[in-house]
Amino acid sequence: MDVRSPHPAADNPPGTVTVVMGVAGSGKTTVGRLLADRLRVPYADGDDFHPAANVARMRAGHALTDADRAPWLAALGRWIDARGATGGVVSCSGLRRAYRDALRRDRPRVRLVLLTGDPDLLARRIAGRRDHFMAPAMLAGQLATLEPPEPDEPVLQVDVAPPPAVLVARIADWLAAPVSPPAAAGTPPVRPPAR
Ligand SMILES: Nc1ncnc2c1ncn2[C@@H]1O[C@H](COP(=O)(O)OP(=O)(O)OP(=O)(O)O)[C@@H](O)[C@H]1O
Ligand SMILES: O=C(O)[C@H](O)[C@@H](O)[C@H](O)[C@H](O)CO
Repeated sequence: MDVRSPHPAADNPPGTVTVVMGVAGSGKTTVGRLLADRLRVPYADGDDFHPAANVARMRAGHALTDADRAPWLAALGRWIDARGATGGVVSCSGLRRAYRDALRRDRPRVRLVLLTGDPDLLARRIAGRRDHFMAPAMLAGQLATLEPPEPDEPVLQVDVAPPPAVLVARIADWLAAPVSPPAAAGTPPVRPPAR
């Protein structure tokens, strides 16, 4: 049992919503649920926000287009906007920069985490899963669509090889640390001049 106390409110300001992103099988649902439990905030699964037509497309093995994803991202945004009092954790693949930008635009309390992993490991995890509409064959398309975060994007990237509890601890530590300005994210530290 995890007996650690929740993070102090000052470190995880009310209304903070963490978006757990990554391709199919990267562990968004698994990690997102555990993170929400640890932070004691509501969790929502991005899969549940798709219009029925999108689910039908994915079941049929077709990748979604930008147009397919637009209403889905809008619905996720509404969920985020309604979490002002409690904060929350939500999963969303967030494969392209434009989607990530749309999720955080005008939402300073949104924190983005991208789960990454070796494609063979992800394929094995998807193959081991039952009763999910994402067919294993769709992983290649998701990886092809994924635009890795650019240096100015404030995104924590986490390799998913370790067990979920380890990943959750890492993410919680990052959330508890002071937020650095987005422009500084990913840039190398400034070194003092050599004497
Ligand atoms: N860190 C981990 N270590 C071992 N197994 C994991 C880990 N994370 C997830 N899994 C397992 O991998 C499979 C895929 O995880 P999960 O369903 O959470 O991924 P997902 O990103 O939500 O997928 P999708 O986008 O297709 O819904 C599940 O069977 C889950 O139990
Ligand atoms: O194409 C996408 O953006 C993803 O497939 C998401 O739409 C899914 O909700 C999820 O990742 C499925 O497992």
